[in-house]
Amino acid sequence: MDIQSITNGSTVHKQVFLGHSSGSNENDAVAISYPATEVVGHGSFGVVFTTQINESGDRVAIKKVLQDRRFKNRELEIMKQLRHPQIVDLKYYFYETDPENEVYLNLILEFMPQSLYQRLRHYVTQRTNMPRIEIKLYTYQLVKCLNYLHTHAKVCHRDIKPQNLLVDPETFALKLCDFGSAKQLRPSEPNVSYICSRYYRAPELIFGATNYTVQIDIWSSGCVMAELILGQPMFPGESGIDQLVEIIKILGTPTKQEICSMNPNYMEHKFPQIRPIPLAKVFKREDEQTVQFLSDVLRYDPTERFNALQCLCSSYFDELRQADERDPQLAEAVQRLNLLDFSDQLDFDSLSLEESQTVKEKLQL
Ligand SMILES: Nc1ncnc2c1ncn2[C@@H]1O[C@H](COP(=O)(O)OP(=O)(O)OP(=O)(O)O)[C@@H](O)[C@H]1O
Repeated sequence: MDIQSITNGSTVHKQVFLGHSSGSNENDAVAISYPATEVVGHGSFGVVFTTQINESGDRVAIKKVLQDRRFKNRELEIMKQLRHPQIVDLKYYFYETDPENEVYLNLILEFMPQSLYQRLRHYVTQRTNMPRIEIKLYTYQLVKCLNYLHTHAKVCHRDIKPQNLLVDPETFALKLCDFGSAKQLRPSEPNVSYICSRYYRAPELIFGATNYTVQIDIWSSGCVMAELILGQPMFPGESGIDQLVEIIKILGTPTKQEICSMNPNYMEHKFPQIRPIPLAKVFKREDEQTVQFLSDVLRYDPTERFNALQCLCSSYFDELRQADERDPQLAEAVQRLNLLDFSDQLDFDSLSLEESQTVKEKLQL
C-alpha cells in the first residue's frame, strides 16, 4: 500500500495517485514534489497541511487520516467520483506508513483560503453583518453544489456546516469540503442517525430516523444561511434533545403529520404545544423573498422541504440572474464564478425533457 517518498532537505518528493484517473489503469503513480508543510486545520479525524506543488504551482491542502487496512476509505472513494466547481477537488492521494506500522491516507486537495466560519467571525468581531449579497452568493453556490451532489452523484454530505464550507473572500467562491461523513443513500437500506454537527442537524435526525434522505443537507444549508444573517447559530442546542427544543421554540410544535414524516415511531409521544414565531419576525430586516426562501427550507417535513433544484429556482436568487451593468461588480462576480452555467448532463440529468424545460425557464437560461 505504501508508496515511495523521499524528504530532501525541506522538499518532499512523492509518488502519488491521480484524484481522477482518466485511463484504464487507475493506480498509475505520478511524481510530485512540494516544500515541507505547515498545519492549517485540525479535524476530528486528522490534520490538514497546506503547501504548493512545485510541478504545477498549485496551492493545495493535504488532509491526513488514519486508514483502517480492512476497509476502503469511503471519503476517498466518493471524492474520486466528484467533479464540480463548488466542490474542493481531489488532485492526488497517497498512503504512508509510520514507524508503528499504522497506515495513513493523504488526500491532496485544492486549497481555499478560509472557511465560512472564519469569514463570519470576521464580520462578527467587527460588529457588522455579512453583506446580504455575499450571503446570497454563498447560499446559491451551496444549493447549486447540492443539486449536483444529490441528483447526479446521489451522495448525501451529512455534515454541512460553516466549517466545511470553504470560501475565497476576494472572489466570493464557495466550495464544499470534508466528505468524511458523506454516503450514497439507498432507499432500502437504513443509515445511522448520529451524523451531522448539532446546530445543523435536521429534525428527522434528532427524532432518530434511519430512513432519512438527502433532504437533511437542505435543512443544514438553511441553518447555515440563517446563521450568516443572524451572526450566530439559529438553533444553538446545548445537547442532542435541547436541539429539538431550540427548533420548536421557533417553528412551533410539529403537527402529528409532520412527526409522522420525520419518524412515525414518535407519533404517540406528547410534546408541549408551542406556537411558531413567524420567520418574518425572526428575520425582521430581511425582504420577503429571503424570509420565504428560509421558510421553504426550514420545514419539518422532509418531503415538503424544498429540494436543491427548487432552492435554485427560488425568486430569492433572481437578483443574481438579473445582475447587469447597473451593478457591474455583482454582474462580474456572477460571470467569474460561472453561476449561470448549467449542464444537462450534470445538473438536470434526473429530469424529463419537459421538466428540464420548465426548470430552465425558471432559471432564466
Ligand atoms: N482544501 C482545503 N483548503 C484549505 N483549508 C482546508 C481544506 N480542507 C480542509 N481545510 C481546513 O481544515 C479543517 C478540517 O478539515 P476537514 O473538515 O476536512 O477535516 P475533518 O477531520 O474531517 O474535520 P471535522 O472535525 O469537521 O470532521 C477545515 O475546517 C478547514 O479549516
